Amino acid sequence: MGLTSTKGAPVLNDPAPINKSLLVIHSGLLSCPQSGNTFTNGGLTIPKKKPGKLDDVRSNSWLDAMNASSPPRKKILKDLNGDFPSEDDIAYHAWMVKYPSALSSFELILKRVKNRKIVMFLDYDGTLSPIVDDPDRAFMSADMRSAVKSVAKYVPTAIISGRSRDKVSELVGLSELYYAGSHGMDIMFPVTDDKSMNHLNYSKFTDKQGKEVNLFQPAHEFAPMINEVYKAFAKSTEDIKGIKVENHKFCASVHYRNVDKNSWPVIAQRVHDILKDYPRLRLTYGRKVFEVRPTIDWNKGKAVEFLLETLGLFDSEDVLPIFIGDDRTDEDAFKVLRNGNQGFGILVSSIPKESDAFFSLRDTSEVKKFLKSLVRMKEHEAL
Ligand SMILES: O=P(O)(O)OC[C@H]1O[C@H](O[C@H]2O[C@H](CO)[C@@H](O)[C@H](O)[C@H]2O)[C@H](O)[C@@H](O)[C@@H]1O
Repeated sequence: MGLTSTKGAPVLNDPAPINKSLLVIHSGLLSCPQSGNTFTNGGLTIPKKKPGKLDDVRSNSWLDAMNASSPPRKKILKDLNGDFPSEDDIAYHAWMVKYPSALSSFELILKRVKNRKIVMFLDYDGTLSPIVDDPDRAFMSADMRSAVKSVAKYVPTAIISGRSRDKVSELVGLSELYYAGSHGMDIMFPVTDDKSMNHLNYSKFTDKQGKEVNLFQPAHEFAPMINEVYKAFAKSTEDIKGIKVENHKFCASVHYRNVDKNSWPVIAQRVHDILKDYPRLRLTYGRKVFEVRPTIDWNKGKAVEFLLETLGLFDSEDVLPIFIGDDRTDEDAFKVLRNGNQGFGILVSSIPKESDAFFSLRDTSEVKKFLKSLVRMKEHEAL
């Protein structure tokens, strides 16, 4: 794949040679159908007006999206005397008819598993660790770590996160898992003999345990651009109290969770003004965070397909992939599983929301219970 430069910004100018076995995955790398709310190339479009006016972001619903970008972290409330369910509770239970609890549907899930090989895909923030104010302090509990470790003893297990691969593998701290960072744009997987992996998007790497692994980085050309835009965000928002900007190597995040709401329009405007010079980057929303990434057709769903393919488990009736996640970016993975009719997604949410997942879990503690139930089932099978 060639790289040319326009005003210092790398631009992809021809497609990657296609690895036939991964055709499904690679063929669309240069176009970009989007999921979620997007500000470039579809969905919400960044206005072509001159920057600098708050009207830009207001007229474009940026602020509405910022307000709606994370469910409240409150528990569902019971009526004051505890006897009657609240309206929220009633709405949640009605929603669960469409997205049944993966815990109470465990017997049904077991029936679908039968003799099939489960492959477990897990998101990190909001799934393995609760959402907290400081992204640097989003730790998973020792008990959750031990549940994930036990699952990985029985079934191939991968973490697919929006964070950088290094950061999420450090937070999880289990060497027996597969890791994909930057929303699936940085995938570590076992070394194979496949010669078609001799391409710029692939590289070999020796991990901390001295084991040789492969990396697949479909957006590798974008790393300098992401670094540049990360620095621009950090500089332009340094006067805003509570802001946090992260560089995940192939994507960058601007967190406004801890910023006074009165400053949100300013953040939106500054992010908007910087991004107008980067037409090859797009913006999506996470939970109280703007996420900026390359306009390549790659997401968590593609990462799921890629990992299944490289593990030799793609498109097989004997395989049952399960993806557990809580955020908009996880919907790409839910969709892949739903459309491929191969496995299913489990949405972690304490409030009703539309999803391509099949089942639901209320919070991280229910995720842990579900993982433990799977382990018990596997232990039982092993007897
Ligand atoms: O794909 P994920 O593993 O779910 O990562 C998505 C983003 O997660 C982190 O931000 C979110 O969690 C933080 C810690 O709980 C919270 O403070 C923040 O408001 C959330 O947006 C991470 O910091 C982001 O970079 C990830 O993109």
